[in-house]
Amino acid sequence: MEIILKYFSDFDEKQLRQFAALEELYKDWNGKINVISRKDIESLYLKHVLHSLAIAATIEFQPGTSVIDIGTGGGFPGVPLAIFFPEVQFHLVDSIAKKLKVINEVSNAIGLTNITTQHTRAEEIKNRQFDFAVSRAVAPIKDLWKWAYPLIKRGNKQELPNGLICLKGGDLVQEIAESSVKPRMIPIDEIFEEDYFKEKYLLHITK
Ligand SMILES: C[S@@+](CC[C@H](N)C(=O)[O-])C[C@H]1O[C@@H](n2cnc3c(N)ncnc32)[C@H](O)[C@@H]1O
Repeated sequence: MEIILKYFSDFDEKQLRQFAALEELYKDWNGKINVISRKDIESLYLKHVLHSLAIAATIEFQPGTSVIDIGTGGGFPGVPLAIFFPEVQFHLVDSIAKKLKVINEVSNAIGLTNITTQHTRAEEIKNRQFDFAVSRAVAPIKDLWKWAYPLIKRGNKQELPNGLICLKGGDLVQEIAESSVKPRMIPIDEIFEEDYFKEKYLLHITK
């Protein structure tokens, strides 16, 4: 938890309680339904919570903004972002229903009211749009963009125009070349100094 406070300090009591409660809740639920690798659960705050908050360090979602998290798994980046931005509405979707159970249990336990979940493949969602899509470790950029594009409204409510923000690692040159988009790429190790973030990037693709 200290690792979060190293970079972000502007939390109220409720948010601090919510972040602090994540460790025990995820350890407990991960024992029943595996959503985080056993070895990573010990570094929950670094590898999952802080990594998710790279998005919060890059964009300040305005109150009333709507965000879909595509392939949220156990709730990353959606759950940490929902704690960080209590006035933003998050819709977390995954194609595996049992993972959403973990999210529903965790968010009920900490009193998160700005999260909804849906068991679906992203490409099957029709007639719904959001200001932003976020995603971590789900699919190649070309697929993610194909799924996210119809789900994003055109617009510009915040400093960054509406679009897809995804967290990705490794050599992305090939992946970008195979897609039709030119993302803005931010190295996360320029935001957070921990070695874990080397070769990890935040990509923003504008609609
Ligand atoms: C490697 S996990 C990452 C989970 C989470 N985003 C994280 O970073 O911890 C990828 C997740 O994407 C989900 N997924 C893959 N393709 C999907 C699709 N087309 N629509 C919705 N979810 C999808 C999988 O079920 C899985 O939970």
